[in-house]
Amino acid sequence: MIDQLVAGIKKTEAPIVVGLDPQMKFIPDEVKNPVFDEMGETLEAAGEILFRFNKAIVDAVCDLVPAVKPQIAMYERFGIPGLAAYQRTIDYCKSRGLVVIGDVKRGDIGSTSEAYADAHLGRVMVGEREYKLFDADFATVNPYLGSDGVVPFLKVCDAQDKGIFVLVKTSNPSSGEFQDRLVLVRAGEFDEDAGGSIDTAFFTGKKNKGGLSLESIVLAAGKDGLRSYVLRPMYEIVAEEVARWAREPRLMGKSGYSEVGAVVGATYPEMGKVLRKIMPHSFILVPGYGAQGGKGKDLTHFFNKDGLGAIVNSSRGIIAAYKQEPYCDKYMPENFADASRAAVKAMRKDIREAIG
Ligand SMILES: O=C(O)c1cc(=O)[nH]c(=O)n1[C@@H]1O[C@H](COP(=O)(O)O)[C@@H](O)[C@H]1O
Repeated sequence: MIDQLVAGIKKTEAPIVVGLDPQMKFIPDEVKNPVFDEMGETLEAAGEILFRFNKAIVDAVCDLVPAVKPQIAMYERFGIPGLAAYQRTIDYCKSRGLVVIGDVKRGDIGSTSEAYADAHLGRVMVGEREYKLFDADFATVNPYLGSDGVVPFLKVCDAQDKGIFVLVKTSNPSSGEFQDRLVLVRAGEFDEDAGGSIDTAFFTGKKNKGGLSLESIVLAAGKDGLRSYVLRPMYEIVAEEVARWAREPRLMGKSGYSEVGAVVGATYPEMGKVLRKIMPHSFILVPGYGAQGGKGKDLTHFFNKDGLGAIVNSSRGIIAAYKQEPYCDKYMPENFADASRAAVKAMRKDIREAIG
């Protein structure tokens, strides 16, 4: 699937994914009222409204971009009719030739992750009958539970020709609370061919009030001495694990990119620069452009020299463009999809100017 994404980016010359995160407050009355008249103020109407809004945007931008990213939470909040709209959105986007990244951020113990992977990328059997439900091309995966929460997704990616984007450094303001925590690890240059160099030091000493005692750290460093250990942020350790999963030959595309990608926020460009190097074969999904403050100039280091390697998401900045500057003066609410098209074109120009 990664090769299909790369081909789409080359064809459109737009490393852009349009985030389909519909919220009722973004949806014009021109879309909502006819559905309410027909179906009443019901959850089913809400699902229908989300789908009609998405469809109009998809029809307006599908020749400009290679991919879309529906965020499941925006649908799930309307219960089963909302999830039906999520499924319809995926199916419709695929019918328009778009690659679909299901933003589901799943990850759990092994057996549960297996079920999530089946639901969002795989298939389920009911007796002899096979169903593909939320049949996205990629899913976002939360690695916090460790590798046994990710491996079931890798297996499904291999079997079904799908891909994942693993959260490495997220775009939100408090992402550093856990992700930037420093961890003592064995020092040494990261050597991709040798399978990485991370070897977390285990602390065996007692903790004092303020944290670990110096003696316990020295004990952990063992005979190598403290100098052979360095402090590294947690997100780099996750990135090195992503690089290891990505190197699996069965998951490597013909393009040289792996089915195993990473999520790194546009709001942390310096970290993006380091992470680009740690994960040479992973595509980076870069959210945080637009509504969260990320700009074209922040994106340069997320791309490889070949101009590939990253795909930038914007959700509110595109789907709600008609409500924002500079589009709100030019577009009436009923022309929201035209405003989204204009916003995609402006984003493409901004990114292309930044990455040359
Ligand atoms: O995995 C994601 O897509 C994601 C990761 C991250 O670090 N930050 C982030 O904003 N996202 C998602 O990207 C979208 C960003 O939306 P906008 O801020 O409206 O462009 C939302 O669907 C978020 O859930």
